[in-house]
Amino acid sequence: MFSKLWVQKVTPKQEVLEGIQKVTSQQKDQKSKEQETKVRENESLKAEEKDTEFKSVSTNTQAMSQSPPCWNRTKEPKSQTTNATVSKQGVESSLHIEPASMEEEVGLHNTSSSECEQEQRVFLSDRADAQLHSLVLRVRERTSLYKEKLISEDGSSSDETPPASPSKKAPAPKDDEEKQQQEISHDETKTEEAYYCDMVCFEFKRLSIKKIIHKLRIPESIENSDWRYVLWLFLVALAWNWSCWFIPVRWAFNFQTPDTLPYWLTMDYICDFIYLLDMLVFQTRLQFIKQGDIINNKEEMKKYYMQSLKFKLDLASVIPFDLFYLVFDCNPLFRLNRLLKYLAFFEFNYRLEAIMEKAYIYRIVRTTGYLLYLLHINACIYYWASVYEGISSTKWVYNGKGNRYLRCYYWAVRSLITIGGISEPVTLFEIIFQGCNYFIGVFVFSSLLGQMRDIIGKATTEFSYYQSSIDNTMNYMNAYSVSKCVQNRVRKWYEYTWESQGLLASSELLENLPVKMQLSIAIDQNYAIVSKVDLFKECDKQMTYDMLLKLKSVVYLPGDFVCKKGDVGKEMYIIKTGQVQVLGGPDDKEVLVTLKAGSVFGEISLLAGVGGNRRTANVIASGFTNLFILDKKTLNEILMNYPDSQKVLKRKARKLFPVEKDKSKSKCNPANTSIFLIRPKQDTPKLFNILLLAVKSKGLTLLRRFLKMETKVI
Ligand SMILES: Nc1nc2c(ncn2[C@@H]2O[C@@H]3COP(=O)(O)O[C@H]3[C@H]2O)c(=O)[nH]1
Repeated sequence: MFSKLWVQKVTPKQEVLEGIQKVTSQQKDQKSKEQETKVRENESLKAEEKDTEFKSVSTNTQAMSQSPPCWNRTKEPKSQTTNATVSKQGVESSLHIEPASMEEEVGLHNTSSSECEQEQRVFLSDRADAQLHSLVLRVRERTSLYKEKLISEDGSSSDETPPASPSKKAPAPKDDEEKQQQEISHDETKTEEAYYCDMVCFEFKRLSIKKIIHKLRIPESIENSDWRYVLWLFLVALAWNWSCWFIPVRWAFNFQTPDTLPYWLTMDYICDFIYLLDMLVFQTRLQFIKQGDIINNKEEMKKYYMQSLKFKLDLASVIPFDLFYLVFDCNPLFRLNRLLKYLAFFEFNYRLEAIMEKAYIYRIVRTTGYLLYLLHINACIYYWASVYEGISSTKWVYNGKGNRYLRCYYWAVRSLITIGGISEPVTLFEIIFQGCNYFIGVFVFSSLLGQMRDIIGKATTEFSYYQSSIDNTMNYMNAYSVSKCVQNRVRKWYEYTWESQGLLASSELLENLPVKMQLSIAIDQNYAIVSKVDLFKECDKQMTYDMLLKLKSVVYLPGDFVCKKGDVGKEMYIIKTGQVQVLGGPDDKEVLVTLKAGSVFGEISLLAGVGGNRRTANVIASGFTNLFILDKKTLNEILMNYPDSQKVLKRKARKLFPVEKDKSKSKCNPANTSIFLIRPKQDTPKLFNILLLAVKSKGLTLLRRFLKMETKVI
């Protein structure tokens, strides 16, 4: 819109400028125009009239103000044609007629007496100047007025250069998105060109479908699990449910009266519109998987949908059989084909449950919905049967009292759930009807109820497992008379683990997953903690990933010993939550350091080889502490594949070990202390040396004989 108006803005400016130059030259040449004063006045008046038709003039005011005032009779060049034809005509006419009259004035000049001539010349020149000035002022006023209007309409205005057409200006698109945007902007221009109104500064915009889609930010290809798609499916499912619930009720109870028909039809056609949108916009953009690849190509997605059963059902569901309303009665059953879009409803359920945290709640709601719907349909059929037999004709049929729908629904509840208390069927029709009802009640209804029980049962499986685990453990401890103190600790462990994790054996659940998936989960859950550990910072990233897969999560209670000084180190630990205290000093009770989440400990006995793989300090959990455990065997297996990382870890473990701190204090037996990085080599026992010599000289036979002798002695 703006670009178009801008072109208009330029056109009159150029014309006026050209005109100004030409008329200026004419003014210089004028010698005998004094007699035309009256004619000029008349023409000026005409010009003013024409000027009122001057609708979309926008001009460069600066240029105008700098140019000498003059008239223009130059015709507008064809190349400057714009869409605003009428406004341009206005410009042309105003600019043509006035100069034409001017020329007439000039051309009809006759000589007279020199004095009179000079006076008239001066007079004419002044008058022409005054008129030109007034015209320039008016044009300037209008320009500023239109500028303001443009700014208020578009929110922005450019006074610099008129924008080129988007197709020329825009660079070649690099990807689909750019291409789409370019197409849309091109379409916008086209649309705006088409609907540009003759009235200056007024424009009727009609949004194209592409523009609407662009504004709604519907992507070119939609992922099935995208929440926006699930939201859309919700709308489609609502539309489907509308047909599901209301077609039978409108048909059986004849709720669709001429008075209410417009409301029913409005809702019906809103639902139809949703169906159509789903087919045209959403389903054709749905990604799919072909030979393991996710296909998001526009054409292929469309083709895939068109070839699917879904498309055929969707197409059948939108056939407008309700056009028969025009021929027959307004029977809602003509819209029964709308139910063929049932796949959308089931897809919605599936997608929603996939993204819901507590899907079982929705499952219960859905199953309850099925039960209610079954009752609803039964109520409708019962009413229809009653009308068929004649209301109140027998004891079994509806007696016509109270609210029709509610009474029939209540009857359906009693009949299907086999509560009993309903009148016995009399006629054959009634017996068949009631027989079917019992059958449905027993099989369908009871299976739905069973399904509900399963859903609730599954939802509480973990809690049941937790409860049975704790009960069994307590029973065991009671049976073996485990002390109350220990029992309490065990119970506390169960409770804390359940509260903090909501699961007892989370690692077991993941075992069935492929390694890749396990790794993804492990990275997501634990990489943030492990990556912060200084010890692993220079290590191979792949090694860290391997390690993540092998970590086991264990909960320690307050005061629990995680490591005991002198024990053989079999595991190293990373603190996930909580904190531990490293104890040392003469009586091993002094807190050397408190380690918090993200710290690692227990690595010295594993990596530095200090103290014969023995723990160099006591470590206790100072509160409830969740630790990742990595055992020595697994660590060695991992490190075998990463020799560089192994060197790094060993170097770091030695550095971390506080050699200096303890060195001064103890100069005793290296096995009992924690100060030596590399344990001093002990002398080979004498007996062993003799044996070795014997083996070397006489071979294995001698050794065997010696061993036999030893055994006999023993
Ligand atoms: N000996 C000692 N161990 C410490 C200290 N700070 C943290 N620790 C950790 O405590 C752990 C005890 O078991 P390890 O010897 O295997 O590894 C030890 C270290 O990881 C300290 O100051 N002295």
